[in-house]
Amino acid sequence: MKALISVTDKTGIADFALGLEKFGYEIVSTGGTLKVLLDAGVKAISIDELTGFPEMLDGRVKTLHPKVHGGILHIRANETHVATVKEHGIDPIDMVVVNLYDFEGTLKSGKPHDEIVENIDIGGPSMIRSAAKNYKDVAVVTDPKDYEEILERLSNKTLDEAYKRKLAYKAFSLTGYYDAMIGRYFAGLENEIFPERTAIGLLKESSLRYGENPHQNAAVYEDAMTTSLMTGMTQLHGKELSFNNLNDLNTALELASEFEEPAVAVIKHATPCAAAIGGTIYEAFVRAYEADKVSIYGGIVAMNKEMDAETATAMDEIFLEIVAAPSYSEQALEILKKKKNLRILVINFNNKKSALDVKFTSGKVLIQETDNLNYEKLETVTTTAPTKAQLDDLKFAMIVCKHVKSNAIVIAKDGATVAISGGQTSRIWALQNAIRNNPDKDFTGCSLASDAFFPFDDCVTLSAEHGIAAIMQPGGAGRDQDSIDACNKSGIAMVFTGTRHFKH
Ligand SMILES: NC(=O)c1ncn([C@@H]2O[C@H](COP(=O)(O)O)[C@@H](O)[C@H]2O)c1NC=O
Repeated sequence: MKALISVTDKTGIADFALGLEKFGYEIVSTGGTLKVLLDAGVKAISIDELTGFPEMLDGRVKTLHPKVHGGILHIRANETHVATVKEHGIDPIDMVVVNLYDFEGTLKSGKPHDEIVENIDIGGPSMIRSAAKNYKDVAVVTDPKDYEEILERLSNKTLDEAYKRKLAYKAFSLTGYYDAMIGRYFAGLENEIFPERTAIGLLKESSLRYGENPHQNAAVYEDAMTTSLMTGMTQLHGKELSFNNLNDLNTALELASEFEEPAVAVIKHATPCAAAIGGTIYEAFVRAYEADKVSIYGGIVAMNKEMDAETATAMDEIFLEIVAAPSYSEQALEILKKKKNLRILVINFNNKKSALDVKFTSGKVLIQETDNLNYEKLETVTTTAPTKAQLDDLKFAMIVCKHVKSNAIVIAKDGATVAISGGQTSRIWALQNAIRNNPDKDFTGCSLASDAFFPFDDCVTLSAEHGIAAIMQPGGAGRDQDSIDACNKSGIAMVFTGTRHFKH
C-alpha cells in the first residue's frame, strides 16, 4: 500500500506518517514534506523516484504525472484499468494526504501579486480531486485534525467506503473553497463585483445554539475574502453570541461606524431604536438612552469610541445583551464584567463596512453594493430653509433612517433620535407610530427624515400638527408639489436628497 504525502501545513505529519508505516504503508513524498518525514525517521521515498522526473519549474510541477494520477485514479474493480496501469508500470496509490499552499495567508499578509499567484496550488488540488473522485479506492486526507481518527480506523479496520466518501466531501469542499478565493481575487483585480459565475467560499466558524428561533438549526461562517466590521472582533466576556445577536450586531456596528464624532447606536431586532452623537461617549450614550428608555431593554449598544467608566456605570441598571466598542478602559471593563451574561465585544472600527450586501432568498441570491451614499444632493424645496442646526439634525436623522427597516421615519433633535418607527407597510403609519409610541415627547422644532418619498401630503400635515420644523426626504413622488405646498403653508423647511434608503 502506498500513501502520497505532500503538505504545506506540516502539523502532525511526521507522527501520522510513522503511524501509517506501522500499518504497512509505503510513503512517497514531495521536497519539503519529505525532508520533515526523513528527519523524523520515516522511511519515505521521493516523488522524483516514483515519477522518474525531477520536481521542476520552482515546484510548479512535482506531482502532475500519470504515475501519480494513474496510480490514484484507476478503478481497482475495473480489469482494464488495472491492466493499463500495470502495462505502464504505475503502482496504485491508496491514500493521498495533501493540504494546500497558503493562498489566503499570502494574500492577507499583503504580498505582491506575483507571490500571491505563486501560492496558487495546482498539483495539490489535482491530487485531492483525483483521490476524492476515486474515493471508493483511495482515502483522501486534507485536514490534519483527521489524522488521529484515520489511524484509529486503520487499527480497528473501519477505514471503509462510507468514511472515505466523507473524506471526499471534505476534499471537494476544500478545493471549492480554495478556488472560490482565487476566483474572487482575480475578479477583484478586474474590479468585477458581479461576475458571470461566482463562488463565495465560506469557512465555518462555529455551530450556533439555534437560529432565529430555537427550532431552527444554525451556524456562522466566515467570509475569508472580506474584511469588515466584525472581522477579528473579540469577545472579552459573557455568553456565546447567538444568531440574532450577530444579525443585530451587524446593524449596530454599521450605524455606529457612520459617524466621526462619538456616537452610540442602540439596536433591537436588527433595527435601531435609538441613536445619538455627543461631545463624549458618555454624553452620546445618555442621550441615546433618554431617546428610548423602553426598547433598550435586552438591546445591543454599539459605540465608535472607547467605553469609559462613566458610561459603563450609566449602563448598570439596564439589561443589555451586548456592548460593542473599539476599546474599554480598565475600570469600565471591571464594571461591565459584573454582569455575568453581558457579551462584551471589541470591534475594529478601522475596518470598513462590507462592500457587498448579500441576501439568500428561496432559490435566488441577491447581491448588491452596500448602501454607502447618504445623499446625492441637499436641495431646499420650500420657501423656508432649514437652520444650520436643523440641517445637521436632518442629516443625522437620515443616516439613522438608512439603517431602519422600511418604511422608516426618524425624528431627531440636537443630534439624538426622538422617535424612530420602521418596518411599516405604509409611510403614514410609520409617522403615526413614531408619534403614537412616544406620547410624552415634544416634537416642536424637531427634524424628520423619511427613507423614501412622501406619496401624499398626509405626512407633512401630521408633522405640522406636531410642530416638526424640518423634513428631509428623497423627493421624486408624482405629488411632491402637494407636500411642498403643505410645508410652505405650515412654515416647515423641506430638503430633497435624491437618494432613497429602502432597507428590507
Ligand atoms: N506542482 C505540483 O505538482 C504540486 N504537487 C504538490 N504540490 C503542493 O506542494 C505542497 C508541498 O510541498 P513540499 O512538500 O515541497 O513542502 C503541498 O501543499 C502540495 O499541495 C504542488 N505544488 C503546486 O502546485
